[in-house]
Parts: sequence; structure tokens; C-alpha cells
Amino acid sequence: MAVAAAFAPGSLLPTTPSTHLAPFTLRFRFSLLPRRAAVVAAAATLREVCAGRVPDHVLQRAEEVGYVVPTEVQEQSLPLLLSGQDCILHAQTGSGKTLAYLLSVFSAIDFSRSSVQALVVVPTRELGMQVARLLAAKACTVMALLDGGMLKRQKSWVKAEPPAVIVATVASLCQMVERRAFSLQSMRVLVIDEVDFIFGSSKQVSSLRKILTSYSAASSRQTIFASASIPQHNRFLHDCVQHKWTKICTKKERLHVLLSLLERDAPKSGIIFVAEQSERSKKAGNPPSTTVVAEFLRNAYKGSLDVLLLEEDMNFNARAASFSEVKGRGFLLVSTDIASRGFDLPQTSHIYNFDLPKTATDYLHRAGRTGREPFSRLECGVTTLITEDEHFVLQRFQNELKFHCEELPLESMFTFS
Ligand SMILES: Nc1ncnc2c1ncn2[C@@H]1O[C@H](COP(=O)(O)OP(=O)(O)OP(=O)(O)O)[C@@H](O)[C@H]1O
Repeated sequence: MAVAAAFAPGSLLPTTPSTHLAPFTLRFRFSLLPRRAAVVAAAATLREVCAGRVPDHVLQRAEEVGYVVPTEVQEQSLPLLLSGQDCILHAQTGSGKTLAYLLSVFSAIDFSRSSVQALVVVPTRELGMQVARLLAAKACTVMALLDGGMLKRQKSWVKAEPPAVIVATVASLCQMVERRAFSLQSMRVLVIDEVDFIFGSSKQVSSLRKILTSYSAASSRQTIFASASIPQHNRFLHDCVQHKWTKICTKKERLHVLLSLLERDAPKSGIIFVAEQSERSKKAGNPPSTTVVAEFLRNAYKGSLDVLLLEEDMNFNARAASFSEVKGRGFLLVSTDIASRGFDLPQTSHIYNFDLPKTATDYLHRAGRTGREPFSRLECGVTTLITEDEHFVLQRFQNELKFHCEELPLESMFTFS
């Protein structure tokens, strides 16, 4: 038997602040209404919300690229962020947290000073590239220190002329700070994006804590945490907005079911999430599932979208190429969870969980890659392919995230060999 399920993102409720990284003060928490309602409800423009705090040239640039009306998370958080308070930005995926914290960064920077004044810590190179691009477009010196980057060359640049803002992964940040390539003494704003992900690794937490306590003063900076899934939350999602679909099939049928779904949905663009290859499978010399799925689609899919691949083991140049290729084009991106956090590809209409995510949090972040255009009426959906014995896992995610799945008979909808 096969089934489909409906699921929709909605509001996230406040959490207990995480205290892993004392000595921060975390004074602000809020909940968020559904994204679309949030946009409709906005009364003031972004310019009005930021008046007198964010430099005019930044606001002008924001308007040029289409950021005119604040999303609800921006409307709610900016008055606090711009007043310099420490904040937890805990709001659903695609709600506009990045622009909220970036505007706060711009309000705090003295553009005439040549020193590192803001640090944005990100979990992955891809998210870092995205944030750095958004910042760079706003005419300010920004340097991205990301795993696999040219840290040696950057070390001399950063020494010669320290950028106002650094966007960094923890590992590359440690390397540069420990080599004394720059100082964090003038840092006014610290942002930790996808904070729960970074706090999920004790190694990253201890490295970050060491850097922050040794090289910057907690009392003189603003700290902002951002994520759609802050730890210790009481409850996650409610309020249906979009249809999300789940299907049951046997492992063998998955590729063909996926193909049928793609034909039926005709996505504008889609991301197909596939499990990372196990060590055992690597040792056995098997190709990664991502490659298998991408190869299958390249041969069998007859639609107009480009089939692209993104996975951990690809070298950084190949990863960067895949990431920049998908920008602005119709694509079917086959990826591991590397694309599940922070990735902002607004044209993504459909998500397919070819393999189940490991946790409910991972499910949330994967699902959040769609429905990201606040003003769009694009039909969006999340589809999960599961076998009968995986049903209980999905049930666990539903219980934890408080969403409801509806099942849809497979045979009536598809024919596959
Ligand atoms: N005020 C705005 N007007 C129009 N579009 C906006 C506005 N703010 C943000 N966006 C767009 O909304 C999309 C989602 O924003 P963003 O990436 O900041 O979400 P997020 O909350 O950080 O999501 P995630 O938790 O998944 O990282 C992006 O395409 C961004 O360009």
C-alpha cells in the first residue's frame, strides 16, 4: 500500500535560551506567525523599521533587490536588534532571519574603521558563501573564511586591511585567529547562525568558546543566535499552510516512484535529499546513493530541469560549482543533508526525501528549503518516500514536530516497472 501525507510549516514557539556559550545574556524571545500571514500583516516598510539606525545606502540597496516590506520576524525583531540587545532569532525556515541579523550588523558597523567589527559564524561553507554574498552586495568590506578556502592568501589580505565583517566556519575561524591573522577585540556583533547545529558539536562549542573568551570581550558586544530549531523547544510546528506529501513504497521502487512524482508534480525546481553513504558501503566500494540517484535521473528524467549533485565528498570547487549553478536556474538538486540548512534557493518548489532524515530537526530543515518566497503563491510540497518499516519513524517526526500526515494510495496514481 502507498500513502501521501499533508504537512505544513507554521509558527515556532519560544524556547528556553541555550546557555552553552556563557557569558552571553539572552534577553529576547518571541514566537512567529505563519510566513504569508506575516507579510500581509506588515504595516511599516523596512526603511521605517530601520529609520536612523541602518545607513541609507544599505537600505537603498536592500530596496533595489526587493526588500521593501519587512517579514514578521524582521518587523518584530529589528527594533530589539537595532537597539543592541542580545537576541535569539527563533523563527521558522525561510522567515527572513538572515536579513534581520545582517541589518543589525550594518547598524553596528563604523564604515570608516578598518577593523573586524562583526563576526557571523556559520556551520557550512555553502551557507557562508550565501551570507557573504548578501553582505558584499551591500557595499561593505566582508571576508568569508570558509573550510576549503584559500586561508593562506586570505591571511595576508586580512592583515593588510581587516574587513569590517567576517563570515566564518568555526574551523577556519580558529585557524586564522590562532595564527593571529586578525584581532576580535573590536568586535561589536557576534552572530551564530544555525546555532543548534553548531552547539550540537562539543568540539565546535569548545573551539568557539576558547576563541571568544580569549580574544574578545563579552560585555562589549551584541550576540545574536539564529535558527529554526533552537534546542530545548517545547513544541515546533502548527497551522497548515502548504501541502506536504508522504509516500510508502519498497526500496526497489523508490527510483521509479521518484520519477513518477517528478513527472506528476512538474516542480519549478526541486531538492532530492538522499542519505549520506555509510562507511561500510564506502569500504565495499559501492557508489554513494546520491550518485546513483543523480545518474538514474540523468538517464530517465525527460523534463527540462538540470540534474545536479551536491555531496560532502565532492571537492570544494565542485561543491561551489554545483551551488552557483543552481542559482537562478531550474534544477533538480540531488544532495545529502549538506543542503538542508540555510540554503536559500527561493525557486525550490518541491522537496523529496528520497531517504528519511535522521531526526525530526533534520526533517524540519529539509522541509524549510521550500516555500521561501514571502510574496509568492508558488505551489510547494514535501514528499517523503518510506518503506512500511519506516512508517514509525515518520510517525515519531509527526509527534515531535506536531504535523499531520495524510496517506495516499500509490497504485492509483503511478505506474512503474
Ligand atoms: N523583507 C523581505 N522581502 C522580501 N523577501 C525577503 C525579505 N526578507 C527575506 N526575504 C527572502 O526570503 C527568503 C528567506 O530568507 P532567509 O534565508 O533569511 O530565511 P531564514 O529565516 O534565514 O531561513 P533558514 O532558517 O532556512 O536559514 C530569502 O530568499 C530572502 O531573500
